[in-house]
Amino acid sequence: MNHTTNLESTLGQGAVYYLFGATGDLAKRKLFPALFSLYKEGKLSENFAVVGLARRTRTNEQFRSDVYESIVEFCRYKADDTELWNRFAEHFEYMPLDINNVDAFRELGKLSEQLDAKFDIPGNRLFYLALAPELFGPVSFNLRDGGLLESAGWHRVVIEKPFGYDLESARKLNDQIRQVFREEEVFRIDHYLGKEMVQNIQVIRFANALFEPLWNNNHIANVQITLSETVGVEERGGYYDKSGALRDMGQNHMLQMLTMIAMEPPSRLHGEDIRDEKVKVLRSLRSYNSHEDVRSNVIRGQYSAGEARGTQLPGYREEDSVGEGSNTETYFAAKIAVDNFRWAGVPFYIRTGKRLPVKTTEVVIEFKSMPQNVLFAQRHDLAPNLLVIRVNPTEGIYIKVNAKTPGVDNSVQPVAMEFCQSCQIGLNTPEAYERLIHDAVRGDSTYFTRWDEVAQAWEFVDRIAAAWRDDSGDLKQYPAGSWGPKAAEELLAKDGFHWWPVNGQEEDNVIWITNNSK
Ligand SMILES: NC(=O)C1=CN([C@@H]2O[C@H](COP(=O)(O)OP(=O)(O)OC[C@H]3O[C@@H](n4cnc5c(N)ncnc54)[C@H](OP(=O)(O)O)[C@@H]3O)[C@@H](O)[C@H]2O)C=CC1
Ligand SMILES: O=C1O[C@H](COP(=O)(O)O)[C@@H](O)[C@H](O)[C@H]1O
Repeated sequence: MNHTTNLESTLGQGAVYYLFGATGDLAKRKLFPALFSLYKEGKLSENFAVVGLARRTRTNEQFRSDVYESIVEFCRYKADDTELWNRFAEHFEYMPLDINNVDAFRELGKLSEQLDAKFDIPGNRLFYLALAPELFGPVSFNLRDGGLLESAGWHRVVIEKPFGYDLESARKLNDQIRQVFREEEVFRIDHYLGKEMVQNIQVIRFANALFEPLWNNNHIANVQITLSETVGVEERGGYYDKSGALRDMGQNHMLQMLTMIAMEPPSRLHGEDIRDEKVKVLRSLRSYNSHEDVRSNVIRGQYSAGEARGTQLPGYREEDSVGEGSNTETYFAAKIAVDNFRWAGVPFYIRTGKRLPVKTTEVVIEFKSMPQNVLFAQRHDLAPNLLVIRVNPTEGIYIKVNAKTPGVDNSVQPVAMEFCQSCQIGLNTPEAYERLIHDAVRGDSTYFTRWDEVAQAWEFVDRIAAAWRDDSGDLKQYPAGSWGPKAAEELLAKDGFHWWPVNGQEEDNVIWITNNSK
């Protein structure tokens, strides 16, 4: 049997999904809608049950009504088909449970047996931990001690981020989880890996003769990854103030995207082969070896009061649950070197921030310029070719080339040729959580992070965090609604580059050829 058939047949057998943290924000906004979408698309068989778990008392009816409301509000499909909704809802149960009470887990074991019998499930169990990280260890121990791992089928645990606060805490967390689950049973979520265009990076790279031969330091001048957000910290000030942009976005989403761009072609498209290649990239990242090194290569900022789209916005330090004199960064930009033969000499610039002017995630591959002293370059200021991968919210790619301006004066103009995937496919693109839950049930961990990746990423990030901890003098304020500290522009200017405009701020002189009819 081949790999795919194996995975699909696992899916067909069904499973019980245990949603720890079922009364929380993530369950409401992402997990219930993802399950409904999978059901509507026929990707869950009828052999499944979902048990919602949290301390709060809810009846099954109340819980189902919570799920219904979440789907109506957040799902790309609406629960407007009564028959479908009723069938779906029958699979949902709620049980009040405190993670620290092992007896409650024994009760859960009894409920699980009833559900296995009712839905003809062969003991497969998926434990989704939508919980604060300090509960990951206790819940794992009680799943084991409460007998939940003794059923006949497979057992898998899906773990939300943040996976630790630094390498040391991540290691402790991992040790606890691994006392109970084997590595192949642990699915560490990085929802960026579930995004359509992040997964598409491999296809763009490895399925195009146009790009693959050029994907190296002979042809690429630099790579830029931008993950900008317009939102502030919203209701998550308590969490964010301890985390900051570096841990919240840098250690996970940004480094993961960097590995997808920089990795060598895997020998096979199997999860382990892909993750082997990704971890090699993380090992090749040049560590900052002094505080001075961090200062010259990493810029951090914090938003102050400002204005966006006519609305006055408070500064970070005025947000709920944020310390008055907090030095937590809400923005960072870094220049990263990947020290291997493919990438030596090619800077990777990454930046992320809250309260920036647009919400967008984009990867720009800037190709080396044409020789400046021959042919057209003698008479024209030729722009470099770009390949831009738009991840979010617009999904698609464009390439920017130089072409003759139509007419008689022989001038040259940049032309951007865009395939806007989301304009064409629109809302039908599955949400990241939908894909990732689907993959976890199929036992496919390709788009989940393996422990060695997580550890390596923490090792890189910890050096930055250590420099920042010892000296906050370089924290720059930037007005909410602006593009962050000026120093982030200078970071590229020193190397003769600049940040390319991202979604919504395209340059005037470019001719667009696009399938986006808007
Ligand atoms: N919300 C989001 O958008 C994102 C969240 N995450 C991560 O997902 C996880 C959950 O986040 P979120 O849903 O926002 O958090 P919430 O605070 O909204 O929910 C936490 C959940 O945990 C339950 N809980 C807390 N203590 C216990 C306990 N002792 N026993 C049983 N249940 C308990 C709470 O229910 P009750 O009080 O009823 O017990 C609640 O259902 C976190 O690790 C977070 O970092 C990651 C990315 C995005
Ligand atoms: O993990 C996180 O991601 C979100 C951004 O995700 P996106 O899919 O909306 O781009 C970010 O707002 C949040 O702070 C962070 O924890």
